[in-house]
Amino acid sequence: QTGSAPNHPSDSEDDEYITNVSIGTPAQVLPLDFDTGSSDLWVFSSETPSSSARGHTIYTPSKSSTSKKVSGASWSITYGDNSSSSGDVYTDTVSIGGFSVTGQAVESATKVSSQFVQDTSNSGLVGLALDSGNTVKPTKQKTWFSNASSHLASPVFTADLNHQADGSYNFGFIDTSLASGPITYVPISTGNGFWEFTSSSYAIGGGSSKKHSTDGIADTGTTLLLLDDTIVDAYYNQVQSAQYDDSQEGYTFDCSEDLPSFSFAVGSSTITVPGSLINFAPVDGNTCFGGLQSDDGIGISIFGDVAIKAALVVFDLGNKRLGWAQK
Ligand SMILES: CC(C)C[C@H](NC(=O)C[C@H](O)[C@H](CC1CCCCC1)NC(=O)CC[C@H](O)[C@H](Cc1ccccc1)NC(=O)OC(C)(C)C)C(=O)O
Repeated sequence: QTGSAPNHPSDSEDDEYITNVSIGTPAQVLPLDFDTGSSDLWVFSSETPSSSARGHTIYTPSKSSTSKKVSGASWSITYGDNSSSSGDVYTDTVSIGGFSVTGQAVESATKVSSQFVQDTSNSGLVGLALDSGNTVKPTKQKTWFSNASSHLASPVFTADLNHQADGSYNFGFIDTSLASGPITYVPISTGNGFWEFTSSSYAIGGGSSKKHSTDGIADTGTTLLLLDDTIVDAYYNQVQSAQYDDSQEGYTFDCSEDLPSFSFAVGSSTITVPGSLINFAPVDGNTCFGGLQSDDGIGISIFGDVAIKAALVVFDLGNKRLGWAQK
């Protein structure tokens, strides 16, 4: 069995990618943000204060004949951008791209931070990182993909995200026609609960490859490509109008400047992010904000949507490896 669901950018900046998910019986369809950087499936619900839920689609467990409350269970999560949410837990049938998982933990939000209230493009998240990152207490719950994997044709899913266009999340199969180049696989380290891998070098534009070991995660829930300062400074050194803008907390440049591409090693191959994807968004007038920014020494680098948009990414749980193919 397999599943295939379309995704689309949440806004004109590709800030997030949204996929419709069916929960309960009869199906309640919610637009959710698939996040390979976290491990909780949580939704706005009938238990979310109505002032917070305004503009969001909600899940109402009492309207689903297959919902069951997980007694005594709770969850609470804080993300890298300091947004947060918390609540209690149900199980219900969750279908994505035509594939159904019964008894999936659906975490119902009784509290959401202001970022979530304001971001009406999503009604919650589908965490697709490793099960160890799940925040439910006293008993951790499994991700949708973890529950699905033993029933899928193959324990893999792929992310195909595109700039201002539809893409797909495919489960149980790899559609190699989505890529222009071969898939190169690298092993993941599972200790932190992420799809974490090491990239051994990078190159800027047509320049020579520079040795630099990057320990990073493939994260569909992070908008930008966040790397070590040395790499980021070297990149914007090649952008004549670039400057670090304290108010924007990142590098900005003249929107009309042609940006060099950025390549990173995946095993013995490289993935090249075109300069056009690094020209992320206008901030004011003719100044634009870069899609490559510093990982602020958070101790790990993040290959977010700006990098994933350049590739077909294979999340292979069976073999504990990540695959990257140029698009
Ligand atoms: C709890 C842990 C187990 C896992 C947890 N994981 C993460 O924090 C990474 C994870 O991918 C989270 C998932 C996101 C949380 C906020 C909502 C959207 C999903 N990523 C994050 O926390 C990173 C935040 C994203 O990059 C935001 C997303 C966004 C976009 C538009 C509007 C609002 C929010 N983009 C964003 O800020 O884009 C700009 C810079 C262009 C404005 C952690 O590491 O702490």
